[in-house]
Formats: sequence, C-alpha cells, structure tokens
Amino acid sequence: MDHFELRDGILHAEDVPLPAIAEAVGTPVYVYSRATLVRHARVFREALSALDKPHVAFAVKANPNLAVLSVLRQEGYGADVVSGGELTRALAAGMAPADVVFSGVGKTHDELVQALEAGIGQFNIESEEEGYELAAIARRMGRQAACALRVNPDVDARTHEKISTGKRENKFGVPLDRTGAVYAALDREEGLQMRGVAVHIGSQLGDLEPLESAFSKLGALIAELRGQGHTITHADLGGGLGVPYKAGESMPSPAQYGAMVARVTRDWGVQLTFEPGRIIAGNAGILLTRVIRTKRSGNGPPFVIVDAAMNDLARPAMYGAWHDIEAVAPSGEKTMAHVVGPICETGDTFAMDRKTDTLSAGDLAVFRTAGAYGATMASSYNSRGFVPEVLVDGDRFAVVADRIPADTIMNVERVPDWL
Ligand SMILES: Cc1ncc(COP(=O)(O)O)c(C=O)c1O
Ligand SMILES: N[C@@H](CCCC[NH3+])C(=O)O
Repeated sequence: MDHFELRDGILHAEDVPLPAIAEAVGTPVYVYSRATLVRHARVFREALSALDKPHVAFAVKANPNLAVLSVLRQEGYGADVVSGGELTRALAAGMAPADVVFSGVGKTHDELVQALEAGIGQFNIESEEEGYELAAIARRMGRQAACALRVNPDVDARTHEKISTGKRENKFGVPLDRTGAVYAALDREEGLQMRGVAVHIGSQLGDLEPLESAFSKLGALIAELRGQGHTITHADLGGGLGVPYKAGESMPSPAQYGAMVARVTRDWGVQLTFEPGRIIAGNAGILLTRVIRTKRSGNGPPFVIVDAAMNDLARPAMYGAWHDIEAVAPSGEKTMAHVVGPICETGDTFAMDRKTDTLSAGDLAVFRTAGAYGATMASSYNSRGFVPEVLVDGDRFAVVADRIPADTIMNVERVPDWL
C-alpha cells in the first residue's frame, strides 16, 4: 500500500495534489511519500520481530537522498553503503557509524581508509585480496575492522540477469568452495576481526525459494566455520525482496520473508543484518512528468512524448523494466500508446503499445514505483540536467533535492587556454 491515490479525480501524494507540486517545482520531478517510507520501514521490521535484535541497514544505493535517509534513521535504520560517497551521505543523515555496513566489490584504498576512520560497524569483504588490503590499512591506522566474508552461494535468483549477484559467474563474493580457506586466512590477519558471513543474491526477487536456498547454504557454512574453530556471531542476509511494478502483480510479502528467515536461521545463534532497498523505497516514490506533445505514427498507436527521459528514470531502458503510467487527472478514457522521452535514442522508451490513460499535450502523468533506483541512477545525458526531488508529509511538501540545470553542470567544465 502506498500513499499515491486519486482524490476527487486528481492523483495526490498523501494530502498534496500532484498538480500543486508540478506548479511549484516544475516537471519532471520525483515525489516521495514520507508516510509510505515509514510504513514500509515498520512493516519490514515487524516482519523480523521473531528474530533476536536484527539490524536493518537500508541499501543507500536504492535512494540516497538525505531526507529519505533521515526518515529511515528516525525509524532506527542503519545503512548499507557501497562507496565513500554513500558513507558520507549516511553519516550526514545522522546515522551512527556503528550502524553502517560497507558492501561492494571494488572498495578503493581511500574508501577503506575513510570507513575505518569513521569507525563503521562492519565491512563485508568481497575477496581475499580486499581482506589483506583492509588488514594492512587497519594495522597502519591502529584500528580493528569488524568483518563478514561475503559468500557467493551459486544460486540462481531468477531475476533480471543484470541484477543477479549470487551466481558463480557473477563478480560478487567468494565462491562457497573457497570460503573455508579464505575465512581462515583472513582470520589470522591482525587488524581484522572476522565475525561472520554475508550473502546477497540479487534484486527484485519474486520468489523466496532462491533466497531460502542461499540462506541454507550460509547456515551450513556457519556450522563448517565453527567446526574449524571460528567464532561466528554475525550473518548478513542482504536485501533483494521484489516489489510489484504492475498493478495486480504479486510478490512475496515481508511477513512471508520474515517467517522463512526465522525458520531457516533458527539455530544459527547470530545477530542478523538485513539490507533492504527496493522494498522500502520503491513504492514510496513516483516520477511526475508532463506530456510535451503527442505524435501520430502512421497507422500505429501515437507516441506520447513526455518531459521525463531515460536519463531521469533509467530502468526501462536498462532492463526493459515496466513502470505503471497513469494520468494525474484521468478522464476515464484509455488509449493504446507508445510513451517515450525526448532523448535521441530509440531506447528512450517507457512503454510500447501500452493501454494507458489517454494523455494529451500538457497533461501530467506519473511513473509509479520510482522511489528506488530512480533519481539515484539519473544522468545528465543530452545535457538535460538532474531532476529535483520532493518529499511529501501529510499536506506539506519540501524540495529535498534541487533541480540541477544543464548550465550548472556546464559550469564545472573548462576549456584549456591552449585550445
Ligand atoms: C550488497 C547489496 N545489498 C543490498 C542491496 C539492496 O537490494 P534490494 O534493493 O533489492 O533490496 C543490493 C542491491 O541489489 C546489494 O548489492
Ligand atoms: N538498479 C537495479 C537494482 C540493482 C540493485 C543493486 N545491487 C534496478 O533498478 O532494478
């Protein structure tokens, strides 16, 4: 359930009519609902209530906006970060360093230093090589890095191949058959405090079975590592829960996920960490756009050209992803249309042959479920600048990220005097 609903024929974000936001801020603009974020954060936490003190670290990559992170911090969430930039954001949003987990397959030397200086709670080590580098830096700095070893369980997450992370051929984690040796080697390193294992098999998972299979393998690994004399106190189960992108689509609920986790991990005797991203932020945001014009296309459906494009919302172009498209003031009439952006690529297409609310020049429309992997994946391609972000709270709203116009971006560029 979200808080984007029709009231008197006009789509609202909580109590704010979307035309008021378009009027004040212009389009395109991302709009987030605080109430939906809070609701999702609580539902997810509630789903884990059978567990002993689970730690929930929001995957910042899904939506790194400082206001969004602040809402989640108020809900007791920590952060899962994958870069120095995300770490800076998590701390700027007031998250405690101890509540930060650092994942990512290519942490740089400087990022490792930054995270050690900040005193983050846990490094998820993705390779033996990374472990040695972190150990050396930690020793030099006189620090101890609390670590989990990220395991690649070779499980097919049954999701889009570009966002699957737990198959042997994917770049993430240490293959299961090497984890015993790698864990033992890293456990001998001064500077590292090896305390557990981590797994994350992919995103937008519509099925709990691959997760259960990965967690079962992790459970067996924990037993094996303990058998080798290691003390395992932590396990990080990553994120990955899918959300419905199409009206009527069904996905495993957080409660079903929580019940599965409780059953599989019952005897583990560890503190569990979770890294949800999309399930928290996905349905908490929409991208609000305005139709520039429509264009007839031979005998086929018309092109509806909107002012949002693939640089603002990359998912359809990158993964062929579906986002529901709705008029802000629907007439009730539906038309078959191609919905496209203005960018000079055929891939700048949000929908082909889609029966949507009839849209005409000047109409406002929304792309739903754009709160995760939306603004965060934007670029300035075609010198279009960056879309602003707005957070709604009841009947008030605030711009939580300014529009960055193309000329502001151009202002950081220099033409050398030898040209
Ligand atoms: C290590 C890690 N943790 C958490 C997430 C968040 O995933 P999701 O947004 O699917 O919950 C991701 C992204 O897939 C990730 O790579
Ligand atoms: N960017 C992807 C999700 C990637 C998850 C990152 N590990 C998407 O929009 O669906």
